[in-house]
Amino acid sequence: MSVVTYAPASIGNVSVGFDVLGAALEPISGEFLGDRVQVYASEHFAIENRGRFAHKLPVDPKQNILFGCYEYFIDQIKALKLAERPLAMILEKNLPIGSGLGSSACSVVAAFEALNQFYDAPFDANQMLLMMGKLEGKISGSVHYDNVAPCYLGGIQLMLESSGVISQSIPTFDDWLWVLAYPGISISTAEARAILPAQYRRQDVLTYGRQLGGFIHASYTNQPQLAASFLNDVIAEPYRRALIPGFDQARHFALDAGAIASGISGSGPTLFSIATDMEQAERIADWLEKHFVQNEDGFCHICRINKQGTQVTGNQL
Ligand SMILES: Nc1ncnc2c1ncn2[C@@H]1O[C@H](COP(=O)(O)OP(=O)(O)OP(=O)(O)O)[C@@H](O)[C@H]1O
Ligand SMILES: N[C@@H](CCO)C(=O)O
Repeated sequence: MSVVTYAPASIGNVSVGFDVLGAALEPISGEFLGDRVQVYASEHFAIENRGRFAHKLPVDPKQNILFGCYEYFIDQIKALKLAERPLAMILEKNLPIGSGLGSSACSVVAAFEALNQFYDAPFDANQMLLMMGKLEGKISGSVHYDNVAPCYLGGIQLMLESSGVISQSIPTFDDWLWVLAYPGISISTAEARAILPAQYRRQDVLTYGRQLGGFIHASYTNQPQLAASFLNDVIAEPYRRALIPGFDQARHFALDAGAIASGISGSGPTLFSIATDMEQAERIADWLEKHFVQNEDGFCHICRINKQGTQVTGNQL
């Protein structure tokens, strides 16, 4: 028995919903932008790392978040009194760590889905999300679902965390092209959270509520221009932009070139910009590639919303 899962990159916050809005993305080129995990039957437990960013993972396998997923999952299996199945795991680490693309969430989601499939799916989507949120919280210091939920379920997800519902999807604008530019440097989510104020001014709280409400309303009433006009961040971006070299210039370029919105993806340093046609998207991606990307780890991708979320892609990596 062996199973391989693929989990897509995601944008946390989407500017307007700090910790409560997240979008799953896929390059229009058809390339993979996300992690893959294989779980297979083996008498000896091991975690093997592969992929473009494998060398950035902690050397000690017990520090790999996959190990935390495995331990936690097996505890839940024992709690259900199911027989344990000896296994080993392979992580294909395709997302850069500390990129703002939901890299740890991606590994967590791909790992839990592969483990669940390996065990013939004893856990439902809600139970899975709770487990994923717990593991993601261990790394960033607080439980937030805005990467794990879109990564697992696809689409743009709104965190509800009420009446037993963690997250539900909202309508998306299918012709929006999301230009993702990762400069190649790393920002720790925990540190990017630590610099945020503990309290906010009344004026910012009112703006935040109006903008989030406005974006959700415009999404449900199919008003793309109105929706994009709300994509401004008054919670995190004013404090985090200083952590990202060239952020202001890059955002200005994207908006001048016609992007209808541009902001920090998750806790950064990735910048996302929304274009409405391919020529515009390519112009923005070209400029960012030349002026915002700082080293060979960086990249630009023109993406659309990934609707499927995490999927089983076969049984061998
Ligand atoms: N499989 C893994 N994927 C990503 N990070 C991992 C993994 N295993 C362990 N880590 C560690 O977890 C920490 C992840 O930090 P952080 O939350 O800032 O990054 P991230 O989730 O990759 O960022 P982002 O959500 O902004 O893309 C790093 O210290 C990294 O070494
Ligand atoms: N909502 C989280 C996402 C982290 O990727 C934050 O901005 O801290």
